[in-house]
Amino acid sequence: MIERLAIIGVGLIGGSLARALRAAGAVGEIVGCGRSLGNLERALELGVVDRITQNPAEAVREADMVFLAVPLGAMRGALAAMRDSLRPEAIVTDGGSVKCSVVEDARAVFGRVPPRLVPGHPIAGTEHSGVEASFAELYRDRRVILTPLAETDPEAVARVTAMWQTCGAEVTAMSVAHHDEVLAATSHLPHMLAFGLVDSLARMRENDEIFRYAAGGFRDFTRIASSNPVMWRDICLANREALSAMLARFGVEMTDLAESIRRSDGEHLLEIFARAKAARDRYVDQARPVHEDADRSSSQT
Ligand SMILES: NC(=O)c1ccc[n+]([C@@H]2O[C@H](COP(=O)([O-])OP(=O)(O)OC[C@H]3O[C@@H](n4cnc5c(N)ncnc54)[C@H](O)[C@@H]3O)[C@@H](O)[C@H]2O)c1
Ligand SMILES: O=C(O)C(=O)C[C@]1(C(=O)O)C=C[C@@H](O)C=C1
Repeated sequence: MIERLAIIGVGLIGGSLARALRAAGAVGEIVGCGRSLGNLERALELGVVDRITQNPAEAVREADMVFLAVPLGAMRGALAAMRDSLRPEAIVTDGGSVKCSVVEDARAVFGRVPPRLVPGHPIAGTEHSGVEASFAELYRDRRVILTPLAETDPEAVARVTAMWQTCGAEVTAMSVAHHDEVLAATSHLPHMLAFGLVDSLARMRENDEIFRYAAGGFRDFTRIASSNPVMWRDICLANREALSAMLARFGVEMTDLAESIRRSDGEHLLEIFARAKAARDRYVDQARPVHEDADRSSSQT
């Protein structure tokens, strides 16, 4: 049970955590904090939070759990603003999509990574932002990755694990570097492909009308290009090294594909497509039903 939860950034991720914990009866008071007063007022109206403030220091003053869910570029400022108001026993955790930058931010602000700071990342989301987009089921049957350091207090890790399990998530742990490499491949690269594809097609003047003829394939592939540009700029900057390596590797694969098409190498194309289909079919088979439901509903919005 969390007595007082402070959520810094009451958007999709912060708002969904608040809703899920509330639905489970696992939290007392929830204090919402953020930059946009309009969004905070909406969070209050929706009953997602009990109290609002735009001042992180005030938000965390009495909190036993603090959840940071602002874009990665705002993490350091938020940590600095709350530093001197945190109760010694308060646990701080976050939902940022890249972990090395959050750890660096904590070191810069506190001089070390505080033992009661547990870096985390729910592998769940949608292309929508703001508290209006949040929902209590977002984390159900999804994974949450925690990336504790050697100095992280195991009791704090256990409490953050229990918090996410209460929301229906499966919690796993891995190193910061491994997390950032894996997510560069499975989340950040696909977003780059979707943003890059939509932008380049939109800028081809001769193709002005092509979106009119785009159907299911285009829609499925590009849903995530509707995601928040600020959040994705920050993810790219925070995971610059791992994502650059992944993009370079993918560029080689694309060149190979383009070359096979140019030289009419049907055999090689078939080999690539069959391998990809088998891998994707395996992935879909392993995905849980709730995962598929969430994909279906967000692709219909
Ligand atoms: N959207 C996803 O699919 C997803 C999934 C997992 C993790 N994340 C991570 O979670 C975090 C939040 O993402 P989101 O999708 O909830 O974004 P969001 O835009 O829905 O919410 C972010 C909130 O932070 C507030 N904010 C922005 N800058 C701020 C600042 N300087 N100080 C205080 N508040 C500020 C905004 O007003 C907004 O309410 C990001 O770090 C993101 O990388 C996102
Ligand atoms: O489903 C989506 O819309 C998402 O983009 C969610 C998604 C992803 O799967 O890549 C995006 C960023 C995260 O940090 C975690 C999850």
